[in-house]
Amino acid sequence: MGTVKIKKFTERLFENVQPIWEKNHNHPFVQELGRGQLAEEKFIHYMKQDYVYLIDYAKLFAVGVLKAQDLHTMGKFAQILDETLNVEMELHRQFAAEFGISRKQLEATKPTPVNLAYTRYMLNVAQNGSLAEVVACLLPCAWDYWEIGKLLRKQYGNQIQTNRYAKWIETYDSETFAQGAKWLIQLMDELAEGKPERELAILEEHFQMTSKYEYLFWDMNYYKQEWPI
Ligand SMILES: Cc1ncc(CN)c(N)n1
Repeated sequence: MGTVKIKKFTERLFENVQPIWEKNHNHPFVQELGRGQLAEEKFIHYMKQDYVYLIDYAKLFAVGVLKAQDLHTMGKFAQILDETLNVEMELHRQFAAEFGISRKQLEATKPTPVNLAYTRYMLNVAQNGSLAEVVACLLPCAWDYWEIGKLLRKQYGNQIQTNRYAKWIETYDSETFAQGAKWLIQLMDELAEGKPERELAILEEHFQMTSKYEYLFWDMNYYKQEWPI
């Protein structure tokens, strides 16, 4: 008798989210960044918006520490929180310095409507939802950036030496970033185990929603959207 392989919850999430992630991967912001051809002012817009995005995103890992049920999970959330503040945001600080933008200016960036809607969505779930819901919300941010890092290295790795955004690709294709994403994927599966379909559907809704916000975030930066009034 053959054995039946039970699909992991994250395999289902990955399969169903492909139409959205493909749009993210093919977005002109991502593709032009990969080729090193993205206009400087678009990248600066992104870097400033992303910096304040990450300040709020990092707080989700603090909520993870709060809602975790064991010391190992608490420690891993604390580690990813530290990496976000001191590795990922350091990338932004280094790029900002190259473009003559101070740390203070970065921090003072006012979030656009899309940025605010994305972070408020996640912070609302962090306040009112379970740990599984928090992980479902924050996972596309970690996982799809890792996918994009790998993809851009594969597509444009042969011209990375001359790409002014090479450090961006190297950060999201790095072992540190991969380890964080892999741990969150594994945690998502552990937290989803044994849950009824009704609850899994809510988790998937969060995952799809924040994946769509990822698309809006690329688009918002490509077109340098701000508040219209
Ligand atoms: C909007 C967004 N999404 C994801 C990541 C990767 N942490 C990011 N820096 N910014």
